[in-house]
Amino acid sequence: MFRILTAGESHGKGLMGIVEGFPSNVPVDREGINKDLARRQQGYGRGGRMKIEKDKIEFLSGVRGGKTLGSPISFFIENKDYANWKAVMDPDEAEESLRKVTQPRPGHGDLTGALKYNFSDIRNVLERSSARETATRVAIGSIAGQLMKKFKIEAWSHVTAIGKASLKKPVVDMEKIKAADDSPVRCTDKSTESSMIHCIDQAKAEGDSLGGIFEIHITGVPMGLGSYGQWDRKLDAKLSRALMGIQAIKGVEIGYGFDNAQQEGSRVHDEIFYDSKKGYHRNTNHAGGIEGGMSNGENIIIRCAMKPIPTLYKPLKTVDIETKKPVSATVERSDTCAVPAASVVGEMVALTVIAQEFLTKYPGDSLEEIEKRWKNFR
Ligand SMILES: Cc1cc2nc3c(=O)[nH]c(=O)nc-3n(C[C@H](O)[C@H](O)[C@H](O)COP(=O)(O)O)c2cc1C
Ligand SMILES: C=C(O[C@@H]1CC(C(=O)O)=C[C@@H](OP(=O)(O)O)[C@H]1O)C(=O)O
Repeated sequence: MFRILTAGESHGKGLMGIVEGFPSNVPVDREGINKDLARRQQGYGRGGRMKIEKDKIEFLSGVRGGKTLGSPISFFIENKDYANWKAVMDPDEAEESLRKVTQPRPGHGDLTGALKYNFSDIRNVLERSSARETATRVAIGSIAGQLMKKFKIEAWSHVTAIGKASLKKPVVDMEKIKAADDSPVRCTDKSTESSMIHCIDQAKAEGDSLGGIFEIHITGVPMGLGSYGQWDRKLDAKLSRALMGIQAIKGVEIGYGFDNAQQEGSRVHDEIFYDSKKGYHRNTNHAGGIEGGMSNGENIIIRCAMKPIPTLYKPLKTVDIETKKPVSATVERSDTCAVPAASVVGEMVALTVIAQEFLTKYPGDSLEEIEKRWKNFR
């Protein structure tokens, strides 16, 4: 099992991540990680910041000659925008009075964060509550994903709804889902894709913002990750906690969770079959690959709901924390919709949890030791 920590402010020098307890001798493909970082930066509806940043990972420790050492992996991702924010963000020299933020945005962490940590400048809150941090979690998930790929486990995602534009039918064809990378909104269906783009354009023109839903499919997960034995060892509980930890994610559904709740049991539960080639298997997957807090060998399917972006160019009413007078909320440069980006983050966060659980079931200090355990079990 490995632990992860992230650090960094949105307009500070950069972001950092630490992965502790990761096994040794795992080949690390730096360009593969950079590719995932670039995937997170794409998506129709993002604001100007993504034109400035070109996220790239720089390892500081724990990797040598392209392989992990088993020691803590630490890495840095530069914020190119720091060059424009140095006067405001320099750890030693920043002048707090410069561009002080006092008008909290409804929906962001601004007001509660400023009161909780006793700040007169909301910048001290928004810099860390910003989803810029998700770049580090993508890098970590990409490292975890490279290990999981050795055991044929992969995660893919696609966007099923943006605002009111949504797919009418569930998509289970993995080839279609994999191709979502080629869509500007990560949608598998061309007609829904154009409705989504239209909704984003409309919201942008009106100074408004949008949320939506994305779906993650994890393939190749062996039976038995997680446990029914204790509430906090359940795989669905661990996945939903981690996914809820992504900024603006307000709902996590395993399988067809909410839809299942409105059906009879006979239509919901996935019947069990056996044959010598496939072993135990199901012909349906309404449960989304998890029963009793354990992976059951089917694909894991998770859906996440993202709320609309809080920063609005047509700002909502708020109260200035200095004057206590009614004002319009601060408008920092902002995305109109970031559901496609969040869907890549979701993939990587889910892969991180799956890798942690995989290493709980097949532990080992080195890749070779894990492979031996895995083969013995098989
Ligand atoms: C990829 C991504 C990009 C985001 N971009 C913005 C943005 O440009 N402006 C904004 O106000 N919120 C943005 N958010 C959402 C805020 O970070 C989030 O709503 C805020 O931190 C409050 O936390 P909460 O929504 O989890 O309660 C983004 C979220 C994600 C996942
Ligand atoms: C920087 C990223 O997303 C940011 C997330 C974010 C927020 O409030 O969460 C606000 C915006 O920041 P800025 O005002 O600097 O443009 C987004 O661009 C990123 O995803 O890398």
